[in-house]
Amino acid sequence: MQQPLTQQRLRAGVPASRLRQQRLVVRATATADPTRQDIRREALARGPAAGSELFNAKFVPFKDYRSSDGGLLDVYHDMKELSKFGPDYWKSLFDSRIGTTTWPYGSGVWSKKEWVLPELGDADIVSMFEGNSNLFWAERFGREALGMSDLWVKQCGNSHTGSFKDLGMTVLVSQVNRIRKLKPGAISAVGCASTGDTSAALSAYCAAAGIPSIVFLPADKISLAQLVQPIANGALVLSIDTDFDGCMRLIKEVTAETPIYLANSMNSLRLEGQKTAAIEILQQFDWQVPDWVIIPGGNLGNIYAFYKGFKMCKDLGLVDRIPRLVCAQAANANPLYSAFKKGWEHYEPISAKTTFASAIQIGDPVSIDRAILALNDANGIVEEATEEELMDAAARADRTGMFNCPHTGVALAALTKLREKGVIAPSDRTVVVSTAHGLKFTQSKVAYHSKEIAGMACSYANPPVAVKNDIGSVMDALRSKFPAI
Ligand SMILES: Cc1ncc(COP(=O)(O)O)c(C=O)c1O
Ligand SMILES: N[C@@H](CCOP(=O)(O)O)C(=O)O
Repeated sequence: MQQPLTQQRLRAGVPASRLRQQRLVVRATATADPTRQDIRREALARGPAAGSELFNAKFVPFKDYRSSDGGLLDVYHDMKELSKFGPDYWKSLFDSRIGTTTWPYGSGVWSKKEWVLPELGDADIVSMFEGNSNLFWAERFGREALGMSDLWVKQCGNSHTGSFKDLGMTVLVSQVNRIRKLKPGAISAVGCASTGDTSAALSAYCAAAGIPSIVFLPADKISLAQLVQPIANGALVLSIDTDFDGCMRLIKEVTAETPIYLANSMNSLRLEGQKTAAIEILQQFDWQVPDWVIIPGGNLGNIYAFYKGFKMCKDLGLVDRIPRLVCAQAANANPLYSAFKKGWEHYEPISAKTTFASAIQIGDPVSIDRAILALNDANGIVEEATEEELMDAAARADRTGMFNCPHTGVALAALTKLREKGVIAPSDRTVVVSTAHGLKFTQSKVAYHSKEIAGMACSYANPPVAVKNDIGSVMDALRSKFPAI
């Protein structure tokens, strides 16, 4: 059914009872003295929860979307308190924590603790020192494939469970850890619906903290590497005969009725962690703002998280603008792209078709409203990629040393199209967000390089050459590739 955006049904959020559990409010008990400009000394003098009393964060209804049974929520930070410390203070504080092993600041997420979940005690944090992922200059791919001089890839998949989900899960599971200590019995387990990466992150962080986890997976729609992750980490794995959107509907129902806590990104705690990747990009560029950031989108929490991170840096004066955002969708799962093409006049959930970018095979994204807000405010655009475009883009970039997952392929294909259309200029500083490690998606790479995909030319396939066990055959094979040998 088509729904005008303005009259859109408010999406069911976390139930009111759960909201009370989640309430994060810690009132500022003292006013920081901005002249001292030393939050660490002040925090230390106040006790073990470093910095916690100085700042606070709380859940608020997401923008104007309210409903009596709880619409999407957002975490609101007390920007007035945070702004008492100037931009230089925050930059040097964050910079000083890079590479440390001091708990919990060795984490790229918790190195920004004051902007994430300030009042959480350090002892409650469940962290694998996630984040601080490499941002590398894709010099050869940019130059040869796109005629670009300033192309970068943020490797969010170089992480504990192989995707950016770790950034959000450390925050959510830490908060659950805290609630379970404060109110034993309030949360008996943590659950999610997943296309593979959220479930891997949830099960790992829960296992680290000794918290039971439950994952709802669409049967036969995730990669083997992803499936084995929650199994290995001891989660209760339900392989359900539906798609991701079906799993999402079921987990929402279950978590509304039971003391099982919802870990999907409609829970804003996740986005507080994920937004640190945006702050990290600015930090890695020495607080210079890139022109474009391209992010593959599925359930659409991450595009909003990036926007939030950039916006917070701008609002607190660390940078003077935010980059233009591109959300890249698979053409087989493109509800946001369709709404964008209609000038945001209508949004219609779809039944997503099978895509190699299986982690974004989502037809009814829970954060659709958040994504639209982010894109509007960031002068953003949405682009889509066909199966052939995304697989070719991933494979072509792999030829320059990367090892991309298909979702990163979607972002690279979107970039290619935007370059061809002249939207992104050759010298624009552009960051492609790589969301998962390619090693989680080897099945699709094997199919591509074996040229086994019906209707796809697999133009960059590089199949292995079978050679007999004799030197003549070996030399023939070498010379057919390198005639000069
Ligand atoms: C590898 C990968 N890339 C991109 C996404 C899209 O992120 P989001 O759902 O926040 O839009 C997901 C999950 O949905 C994912 O697992
Ligand atoms: N790709 C995701 C889909 C669920 O997204 P979430 O961010 O809302 O948890 C996954 O890996 O499960």
